[in-house]
Amino acid sequence: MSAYAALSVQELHVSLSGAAILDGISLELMPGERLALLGESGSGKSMTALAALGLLPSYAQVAGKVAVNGHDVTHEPALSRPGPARPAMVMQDTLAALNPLATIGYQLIQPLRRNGLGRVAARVGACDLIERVGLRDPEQILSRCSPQLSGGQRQRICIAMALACKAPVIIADEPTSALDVITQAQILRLLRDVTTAPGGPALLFITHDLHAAAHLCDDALIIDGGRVVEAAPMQRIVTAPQHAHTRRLIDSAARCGIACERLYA
Ligand SMILES: Nc1ncnc2c1ncn2[C@@H]1O[C@H](COP(=O)(O)OP(=O)(O)OP(=O)(O)O)[C@@H](O)[C@H]1O
Repeated sequence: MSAYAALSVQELHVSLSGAAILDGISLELMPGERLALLGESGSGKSMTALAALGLLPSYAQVAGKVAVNGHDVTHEPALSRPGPARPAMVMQDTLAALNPLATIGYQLIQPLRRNGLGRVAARVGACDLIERVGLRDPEQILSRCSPQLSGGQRQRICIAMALACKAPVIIADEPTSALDVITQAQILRLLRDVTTAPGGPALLFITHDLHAAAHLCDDALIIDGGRVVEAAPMQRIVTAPQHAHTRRLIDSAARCGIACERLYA
């Protein structure tokens, strides 16, 4: 296991056009760990993800530290980072995440070639990845373009691409919100499986869905107004929330009929 945190964020402050957006966010994820980042709309979840990915607007004022896999990348935009310091992103909108005009094969084989595999080995590797994310008939999938796949199949391909890139950490921003409940459960299980596998990436799981977070993650960070208000094991967040804001999140999930504490009963 790497001695470095897959993702370490320390006292991160981000301002945009003079407005404070993140106010001292800290988190640490070791390889294979799964952390849920929870908070209301506008609390700063996506901004935290963009900082980790190196995708903040160029005019953002940034203080604090972001390190990926031991590399200090606080002021490094995504494309100037070395490969091992690039998190992978799994988004809600898989049609936007994948190039609709290139085959899945092209998009999956490229990162494997960049990681040093020859043409044939990369194709075999792409087929292996497609099977690993639970899709059948890999050759046929390789020949298709993203609009020819279902939403669940596309999300599996996005996870396969994260694995192809050997990303140390996957940042998943509401990855299951656009899917039906059965496919949601399958994708959550897949994210659990790929992060649990030996040498698997860490996962920063950004969501409003407390139930999904409780199923998938070991720990949770609750943010409000760009600040961490509570950080604790997921079980404690659900069964004994300390902060008023966390209690509100749990209560509103309960009002929607989602009794997360049953998961830990
Ligand atoms: N480009 C921008 N310029 C100025 N403010 C921005 C910009 N993008 C986002 N914000 C503000 O930053 C704050 C945090 O936004 P962020 O997108 O991180 O929230 P979020 O928790 O991800 O919300 P949601 O769950 O709705 O996606 C919000 O107040 C938002 O209005």
